[in-house]
Amino acid sequence: MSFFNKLFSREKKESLDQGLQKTKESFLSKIGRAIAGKSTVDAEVLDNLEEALVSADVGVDTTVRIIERIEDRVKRDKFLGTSELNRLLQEEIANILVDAPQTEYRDFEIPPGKKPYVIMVVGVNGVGKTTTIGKLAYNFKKAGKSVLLGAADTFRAAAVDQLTIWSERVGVPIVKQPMGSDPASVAFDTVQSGVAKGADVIIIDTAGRLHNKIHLMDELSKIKRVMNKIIPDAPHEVLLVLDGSTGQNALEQAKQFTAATEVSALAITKLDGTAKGGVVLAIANNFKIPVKYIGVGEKMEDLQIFDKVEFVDSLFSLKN
Ligand SMILES: Nc1nc2c(ncn2[C@@H]2O[C@H](COP(=O)(O)OP(=O)(O)OP(=O)(O)O)[C@@H](O)[C@H]2O)c(=O)[nH]1
Repeated sequence: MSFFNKLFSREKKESLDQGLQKTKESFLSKIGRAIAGKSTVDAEVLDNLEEALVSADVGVDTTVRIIERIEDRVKRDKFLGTSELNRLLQEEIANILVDAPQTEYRDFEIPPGKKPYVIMVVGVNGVGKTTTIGKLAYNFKKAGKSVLLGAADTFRAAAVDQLTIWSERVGVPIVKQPMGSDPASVAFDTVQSGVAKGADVIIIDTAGRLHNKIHLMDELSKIKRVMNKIIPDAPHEVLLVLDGSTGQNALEQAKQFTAATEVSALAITKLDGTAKGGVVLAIANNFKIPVKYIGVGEKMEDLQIFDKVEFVDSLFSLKN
């Protein structure tokens, strides 16, 4: 590993550790309370642990799977001290995440033969969609890629304005039309311009909201249809942005969106401001769609490619 790669991965770890601080403190203290005053893992400890995991937003399904695995270990090993429980829990969380899908393309690379790589971004109001697009643009640019943004969320003037601010902040061009224009027309213009410019990555903001399932499906399929006139397999990625600080609501939103439209990757934002980061485990464990990015702050540097091993490690490493 080169010096710069090492430096980068240390920075990434620090930022993840810091971003997950609230979740970690709450998660580990709940586990601590679950085993307080006990020397062995008995049925009561398991009950308390189950409660602790559910209340840390790990989700019922995921919690049940974790507890079952710990129960098996307790049966197998006969005696298990509570001091081993943290390590055991970390192992079992990591084990159930082994099957969770993970993206193939790491570190803001684009798959070969997919230039321009078209990302369509969907999500309800306020989840951090625009911020995530800005952060993505920053990271792709930093990785040496040329980026073009498309402001196809034309329903609110503020959405276009905010994306314009991000395009200026990051220093990447943007394609936009007046508010109320046809989103599909903006998407078409953006893809056309991206191809003409030889852009590596095109990121399209959509008003892909969930107020009306039919409307959402129609709008997104229209955008897709017009893009396909220029690039037959675009969009290469449909990224659903979820607000991690809403805990189980984020899980619910992911269920609804994935039922309504074809989503290929997930971004979970605002993990820094919340103790509900356990929801990442529930989402990673519940969907066939990979969690690709996590947001751990408001700045453009605060987006990370999700790595399940690093995430679980960080969750159990509390800073003094
Ligand atoms: N702390 C923190 N704040 C975030 C993160 N991502 C986004 N935000 C904040 O969340 C708020 C909403 O973000 P936007 O990007 O405007 O959300 P949006 O989904 O585009 O919302 P609309 O523009 O209303 O559609 C802003 O104040 C962002 O700074 C994150 O990872 N951490």
